Amino acid sequence: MALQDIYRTSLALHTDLYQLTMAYGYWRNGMAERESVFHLYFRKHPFEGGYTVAAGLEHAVQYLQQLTFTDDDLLYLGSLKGSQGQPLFETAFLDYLRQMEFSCDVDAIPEGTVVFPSEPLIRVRGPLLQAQLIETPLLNIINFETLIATKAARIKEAAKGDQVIEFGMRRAQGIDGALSATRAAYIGGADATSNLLAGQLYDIPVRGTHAHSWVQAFDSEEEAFEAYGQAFPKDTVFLVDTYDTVEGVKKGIEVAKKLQPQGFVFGGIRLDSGDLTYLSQQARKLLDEAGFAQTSIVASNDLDEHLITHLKQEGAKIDVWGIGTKMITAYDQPALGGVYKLAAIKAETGDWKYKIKLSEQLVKTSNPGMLQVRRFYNQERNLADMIYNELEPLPDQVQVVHPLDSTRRKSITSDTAYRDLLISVFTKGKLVYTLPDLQSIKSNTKQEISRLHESIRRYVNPHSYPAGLEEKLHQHKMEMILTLRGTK
Ligand SMILES: Nc1ncnc2c1ncn2[C@@H]1O[C@H](COP(=O)(O)OP(=O)(O)OP(=O)(O)O)[C@@H](O)[C@H]1O
Ligand SMILES: O=P(O)(O)OC[C@H]1O[C@H](OP(=O)(O)OP(=O)(O)O)[C@H](O)[C@@H]1O
Ligand SMILES: O=C(O)c1cccnc1
Repeated sequence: MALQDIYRTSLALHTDLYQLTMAYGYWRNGMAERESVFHLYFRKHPFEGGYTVAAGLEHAVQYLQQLTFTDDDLLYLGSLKGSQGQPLFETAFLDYLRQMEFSCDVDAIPEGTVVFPSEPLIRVRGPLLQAQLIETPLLNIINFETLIATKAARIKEAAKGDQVIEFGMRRAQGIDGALSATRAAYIGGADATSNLLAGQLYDIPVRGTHAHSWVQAFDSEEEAFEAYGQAFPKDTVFLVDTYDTVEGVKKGIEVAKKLQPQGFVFGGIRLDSGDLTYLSQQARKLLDEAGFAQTSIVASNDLDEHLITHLKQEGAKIDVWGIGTKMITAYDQPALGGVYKLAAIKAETGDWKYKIKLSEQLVKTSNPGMLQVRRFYNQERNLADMIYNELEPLPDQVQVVHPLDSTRRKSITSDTAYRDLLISVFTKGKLVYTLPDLQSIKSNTKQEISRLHESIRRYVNPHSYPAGLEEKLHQHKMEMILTLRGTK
């Protein structure tokens, strides 16, 4: 299901005003059709982590496929006025937008791939006006979904094989903050969600327990459990902490024993407050003693990868993790700072002119060219990633230069296996990529993360994976920086 089907309207105006004012400017200057190359990338892993999981491409594709200005969109743009009351856009420009058909080449790294700073997740090549216009929505989609997929991957990693259920909708940032995030969380590692719309639209398994209000609605906890158990006799989970957790577990056990002759299956209990280590140990003991060794213990309450790790180290007996706020909002880092930068433009002569955006900080200076990412690997591991310029020939023996410290280099022998990560998604505006189904994206993530060394996956001071610039690209970038600073 496409985003437009959910919102039931065109998303062409889902962008910043300045994209349209620049578009108008390019059109007036005869630059609208100038061929250009832009890259979407981030500069730093979120959560102080050592890797990032790419996500959001499917929604980006859907947005691009339907990029047309409707009559209503154009009417609105035509109604916009400048400070002197003059129309912002002239009619001939609006007519240009009316007939505009998306005609860029788009290359992208598939969802579920692990990615590193400065690597283009999306590369757009095509008419300047179009390639510029799509900056904001692409960033809006990719930044958010990549962030949440990465958070979910970290949480799943901490859970060490236990089930993780995403419970975040109520604390998410608005409707799409729940829907897109649920899909991204599933890509990253969540096993199921409580979000029914996401279940319906994306075929994500849905799961849940019950709320405290269910227990409060009855005169006693026993009555509440019995009524729920009768309504759902298979795999029922009782929330046991409404009044007193240990007493709640005991009552759950009594009700389960009472309903057992009717074929009741005691699926689990959920703990949602208090000391989760102590209470899960107590609950496990009581359940085991009562013959419910198979009954799971679900825990929720503001959990994230760090708390899960602590609870496991403390010896908590938790089998299933219900994670809401901290996953769905990427609580400790609510935005990924991905950017979209112009890297090359064709001169009137037909030659490419490379472009960079300078910054005081090297990490913020963009990379020139039409970039591709080459991943070198052996049977077990990914070895290094190299960003290179596809418009220039590569030497036989390549060197990867650390993006921030050019004295750190890695030579790659010419027999090393590799694959290029950016693949063709649109050619001249035509979709040429078959969007993978969500299950294969999810298993891709798992496989990708398993190929990273543990030191890169840890939460505290992770090792940095060798990802850098191909030596000639690095040299070219340095020359451009020196020229632009007037020191060459
Ligand atoms: N053993 C533990 N070690 C570390 N953190 C824990 C442990 N047990 C629970 N926590 C976490 O501590 C935080 C506070 O939990 P606690 O239940 O004390 O407060 P609360 O959420 O205000 O409780 P309530 O829901 O009853 O108001 C939660 O994020 C919870 O996940
Ligand atoms: O803690 P999170 O990771 O954000 O997970 C979602 C939370 O939402 C629910 O609490 P809430 O108090 O809203 O309702 P409840 O009565 O179902 O507990 C649930 O019990 C979790 O604690
Ligand atoms: O099903 C649950 O237990 C649930 C759903 C949403 C939020 N918290 C818990």
